[in-house]
Amino acid sequence: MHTVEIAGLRKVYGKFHALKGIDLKLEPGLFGLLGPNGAGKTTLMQIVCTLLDFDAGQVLVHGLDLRKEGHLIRGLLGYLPQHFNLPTQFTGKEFLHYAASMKGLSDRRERQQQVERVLQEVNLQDEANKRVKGYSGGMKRRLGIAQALLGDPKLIIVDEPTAGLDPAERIRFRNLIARLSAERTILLSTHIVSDIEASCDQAAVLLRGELKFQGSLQELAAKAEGLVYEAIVPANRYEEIEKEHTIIASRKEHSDLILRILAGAPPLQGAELVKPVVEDGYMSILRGMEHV
Ligand SMILES: Nc1ncnc2c1ncn2[C@@H]1O[C@H](COP(=O)(O)OP(=O)(O)OP(=O)(O)O)[C@@H](O)[C@H]1O
Repeated sequence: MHTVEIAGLRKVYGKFHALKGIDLKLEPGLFGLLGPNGAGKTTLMQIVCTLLDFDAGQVLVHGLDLRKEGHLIRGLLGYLPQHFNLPTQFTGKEFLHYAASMKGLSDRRERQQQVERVLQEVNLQDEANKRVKGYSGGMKRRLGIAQALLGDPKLIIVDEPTAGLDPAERIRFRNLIARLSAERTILLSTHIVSDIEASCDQAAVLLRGELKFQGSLQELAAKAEGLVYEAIVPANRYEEIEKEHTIIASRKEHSDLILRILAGAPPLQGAELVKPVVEDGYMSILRGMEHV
């Protein structure tokens, strides 16, 4: 059975169609939901978390119908929203006890065990008795994940969790998510391909309320097969080339630039076709140039 099955999901805000008929199936492991700002990722996640109503379609979580059995579904999932405000005067442990009570863990001993377990899972034991206001961005995110893990949910939903983290914290957070996804389904939204690249089993690309892709990362990369060129050009030509072509990446080499360009035909003299990576596939979809 799929952890989540979404069929024909539509959401309208006033006259604005935020989700235009989404079909999506999630299996255990890490599922990366990619999409630029405004694509509809948060809307989709809030619906699956039972926090937002929808206009048409069906959502099943562990076989339960979200419309009829939302109250049961709530007990099966953990959610880390994009903007997660922590009470900064609390210590990490106090906050988790509070969050556990809110989740209905009324038995003191059980609550204690759960809090200790999730602190260990996110590796915050040594900081547990410090006030949250002294935590780094990465520690706050890990505490956010810890509260999502309370009750041992088999589905965890995390919305843009690496925004604002420094590179070291970002890597640490990615490793944590990869480890946790070994035993559960994690749905993670991001607009940064590298957030999911190392450990993602399946991915989808959402663009302006439409699902443009669902499959493995290899399949995502293949969307740009035959469309990615590399060219070596003098650094001062960048702006002129950028006006005419989609530059995906550039790196400097002495006084030259090595440009990675998305194009249907050789964009410059001497440009060589190269094997696409996941980022290329994602970019080709955003630009509407992908293989169908
Ligand atoms: N309550 C609302 N009322 C009206 N429009 C909304 C509302 N919430 C979201 N939208 C619009 O719906 C679209 C999708 O928003 P959503 O937050 O789901 O996208 P997103 O992919 O999560 O983007 P971001 O990464 O910027 O959060 C956006 O154009 C947004 O402006």
